[in-house]
Amino acid sequence: MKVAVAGATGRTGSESVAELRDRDHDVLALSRDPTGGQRDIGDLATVLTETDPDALIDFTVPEATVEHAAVAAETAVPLVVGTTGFDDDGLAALADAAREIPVLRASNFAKGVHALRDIVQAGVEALPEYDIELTETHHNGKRDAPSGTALTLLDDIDDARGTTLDRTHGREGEHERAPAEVGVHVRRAGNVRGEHEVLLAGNDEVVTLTHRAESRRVFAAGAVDAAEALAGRPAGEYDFPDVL
Ligand SMILES: NC(=O)C1=CN([C@@H]2O[C@H](COP(=O)(O)OP(=O)(O)OC[C@H]3O[C@@H](n4cnc5c(N)ncnc54)[C@H](O)[C@@H]3O)[C@@H](O)[C@H]2O)C=CC1
Ligand SMILES: O=C(O)C1=N[C@H](C(=O)O)C[C@H](O)C1
Repeated sequence: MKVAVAGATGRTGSESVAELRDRDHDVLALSRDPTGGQRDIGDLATVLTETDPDALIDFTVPEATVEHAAVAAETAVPLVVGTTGFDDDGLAALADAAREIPVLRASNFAKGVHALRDIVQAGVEALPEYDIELTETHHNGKRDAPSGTALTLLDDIDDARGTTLDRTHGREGEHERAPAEVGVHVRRAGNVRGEHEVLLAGNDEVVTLTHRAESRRVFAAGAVDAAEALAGRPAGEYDFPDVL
């Protein structure tokens, strides 16, 4: 396959380029500041029209991904979105693009996180009275908080509980814990690749469910899996489990 990568010089985009090359794909590395080996993403429509890639993988920033999605839709290039931190307008823009092309968006492309999602839902269903606290930890350069994965897990927890829990972001001062709340805690430190913990506590016991990424290559591998699976699919919105 020929696969373009937006954000090719970034932490995760660069790993995606490496993973694609390891799989002997033809890689089109796109960057705002090409330094040798990348093409300028500045005129993405021309680049995608000229090169006609089988897919575009995007690990950039929400405002850029939204622009890239519109261009991918215009040029009929399937889109894999790893970027997180979208607002409702951004998600709507991706949905618009998905009317024209297949768009696969996942807050986390690590296969272990999708196993964690299943395990968390089973734990929450099995322990309906237990208190739930979620903690995510990432590197000190991460822009968005809570992480996209944390928001995904919180939605999973709501689904498993059959209600929308009140999300308490951090705690300070006097704070009685309400029964229908979930604590959300964010840590930013060092070069932590990504760790998510869901704690379930009650009945004199604690259950802790944790995923820790040891390398960004795990995200890149999942994104490339997604690009390989997306080719040839009809237009629409896809999630990573759809292609696992
Ligand atoms: N879904 C998943 O599995 C994963 C998602 N992510 C998400 O991917 C995004 C990127 O994360 P990192 O790689 O750590 O970021 P980074 O800051 O290392 O890389 C971002 C890249 O985007 C480029 N960029 C920034 N603004 C741009 C613009 N306006 N137009 C074009 N390119 C632009 C930068 O030049 C850079 O190459 C974040 O939203 C992060 O949450 C990160 C890892 C895994
Ligand atoms: O910014 C990161 O690094 C990551 N972001 C994603 C998120 O926001 O959940 C996925 C992964 O945890 C790494």
